Amino acid sequence: MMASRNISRFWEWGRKIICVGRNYAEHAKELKNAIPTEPVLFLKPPSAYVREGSPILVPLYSSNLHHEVELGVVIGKGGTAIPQSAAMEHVAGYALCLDMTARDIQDECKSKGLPWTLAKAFNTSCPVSDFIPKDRIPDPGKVKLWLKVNDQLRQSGCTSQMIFSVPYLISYISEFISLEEGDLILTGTPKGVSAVQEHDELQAGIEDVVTMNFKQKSKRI
Ligand SMILES: O=C([O-])CC(=O)C(=O)O
Ligand SMILES: [Mg+2]
Repeated sequence: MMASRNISRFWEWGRKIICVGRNYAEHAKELKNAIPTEPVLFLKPPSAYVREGSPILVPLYSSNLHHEVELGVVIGKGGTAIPQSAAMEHVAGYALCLDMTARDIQDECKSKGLPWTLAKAFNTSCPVSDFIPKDRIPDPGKVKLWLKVNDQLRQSGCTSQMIFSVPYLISYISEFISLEEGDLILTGTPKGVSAVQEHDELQAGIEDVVTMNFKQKSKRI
């Protein structure tokens, strides 16, 4: 008999990961992108998840792998065309996430007008923290995120800087892509993205809530 599913292990459910790009003006600027007037969306498959204790792998085809620390929103109740006013009823909780990005491949895809799949969706491109129950974060618009590489602070930001809020994103996404229980929304990264090398140690946190540690492994995908 199948064990009952537990939302606190949502990464095992095989549900989709919907990512929002360029949701912080300062990050859009650092990569010389225009400030979006609508959310920029892309997807990662569930095979992108990796948990603490397992390494983040470096794709063989990339020589410029970047970290992007992001707040993840775990969907607890599915829906289509969810109004903003009801959006928070669909949230089960949160997770701290990294949107690992092969920046050189993304740049190439951008210049050719091609999709970002191999830049964003490879195995281990979505390191994820323990599940954070909804009541641990009373306001997803006031979450302080940080990321260090080898003990040096690289990213520090607050979700108050997001262009599109969590309720807006849930409403916007669900108009076109129905949300299901166990889905994860990555809400975009603040400024400070930069390259990581093999053997680097990544530490990230949500102030007063969670921290997580990952290592880059020399074994390439
Ligand atoms: O690759 C990018 O810059 C888009 C993105 O994921 C983000 O802004 O978080
Ligand atoms: Mg991102």
